[in-house]
Amino acid sequence: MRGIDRDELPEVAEVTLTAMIAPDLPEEVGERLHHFPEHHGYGRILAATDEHGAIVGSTRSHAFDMALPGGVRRVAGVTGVGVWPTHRRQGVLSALMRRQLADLKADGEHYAALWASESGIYGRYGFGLAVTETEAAIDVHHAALRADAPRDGGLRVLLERPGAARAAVEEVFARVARTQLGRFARDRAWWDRLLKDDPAERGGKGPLRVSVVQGPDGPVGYALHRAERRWSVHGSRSVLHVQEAVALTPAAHTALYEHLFSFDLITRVEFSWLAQDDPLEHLLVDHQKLETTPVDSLWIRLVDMPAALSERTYAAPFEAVLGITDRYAPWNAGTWHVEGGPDGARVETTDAAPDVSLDVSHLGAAHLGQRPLLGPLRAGLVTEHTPGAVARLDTALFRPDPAICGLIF
Ligand SMILES: CC(=O)SCCNC(=O)CCNC(=O)[C@H](O)C(C)(C)COP(=O)(O)OP(=O)(O)OC[C@H]1O[C@@H](n2cnc3c(N)ncnc32)[C@H](O)[C@@H]1OP(=O)(O)O
Repeated sequence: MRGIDRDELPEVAEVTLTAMIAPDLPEEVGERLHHFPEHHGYGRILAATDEHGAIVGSTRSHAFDMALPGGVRRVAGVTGVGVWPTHRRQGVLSALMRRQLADLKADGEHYAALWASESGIYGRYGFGLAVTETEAAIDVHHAALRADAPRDGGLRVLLERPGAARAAVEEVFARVARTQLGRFARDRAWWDRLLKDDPAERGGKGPLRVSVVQGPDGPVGYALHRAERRWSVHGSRSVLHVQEAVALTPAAHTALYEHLFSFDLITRVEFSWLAQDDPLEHLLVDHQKLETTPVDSLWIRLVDMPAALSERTYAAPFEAVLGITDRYAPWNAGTWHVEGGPDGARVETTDAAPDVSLDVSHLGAAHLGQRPLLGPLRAGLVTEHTPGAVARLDTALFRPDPAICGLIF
């Protein structure tokens, strides 16, 4: 396991692109290959080599500022995980994960997060599925919003190209990135990447457009979308694919959605990522017509469990002794006394008998307050020694606002 230098990136990409069944060779990806490392450095990329020195596996991480319960925190966004097909199931990924977690701990990082290609991989490494988002679609003929939806005549919607809308989009997003759990702040490199609209990456859809909701004092919402032209003998069946819809006020939500449902020739609007509490469902006259599918989003890993628990805030005061197992970050394993409340928690090792025994992955899953420990308790994966202890923990961990990341990294 070792770091890489700039010249080795194509060799790493040969492994990761092949692993992810990508349609391109590294040399065909061009400048995109180096985009994030050039902005953020090559230091967070790890490679595994075989006995001949060939790179056979890799992992890397972004350094994010992510909104978590308790505030915006540094989070390692793990990505680019892949192992060369002939070297699989020989422990390469396990070795990479062990090393990556140790590096993150040494660098003082408390959390890691990722989007998983398969849900069977990361639990063993101490990650837990923490966020579920919603994929949604609606036939525009059933997309009328309620008569009492808040409408503000002072708002207008502009339809623009990404370049023209960029300042407004960045301004609006910066507001939600600080407050909406699971969002991470996007720097220049992220916006360059997201708004680039490379024709090679449109996947058969049209160019990226941005709808911006303007209020008297500036932008209050936006949506990033692409139209996909589809014709049949019965006329247009074209689809508007909404990659992201963000609004800062109820009236901005109404204006944005009514606009997205108003394009002639578009018969269906599909949303890639909505938070589970997105206002759309409430605004529709006939919400049953909104086809929704829950989709796995962020997996969270408490890299430094005591630090992560102590800087989280809780919905209610609680006290518990937790018996933690952690195969890949052994510094977290042991018995911990946790006493917390709305201002944070004190976390100390103890010799007391645990109230609850659990793997660190379950704490990661519960950390954003969306997936209670009651689920793994009922499945027999978490053990409760003191009756009611898990319910008290769940009450303390609860968050009323479901998280959304909204962007696969
Ligand atoms: C955040 C991201 O980047 S997500 C992208 C992840 N990458 C991919 O999906 C690309 C395709 N897959 C791969 O490249 C590889 O199969 C990897 C990276 C998933 C696994 O690499 P390997 O080196 O084979 O894993 P390794 O040998 O260390 O396996 C460790 C354990 O995980 C298990 N495992 C590995 N891959 C999978 C899988 N896809 N599904 C379920 N279990 C798996 C192994 O059986 C083994 O189990 P054990 O600990 O009980 O013995």
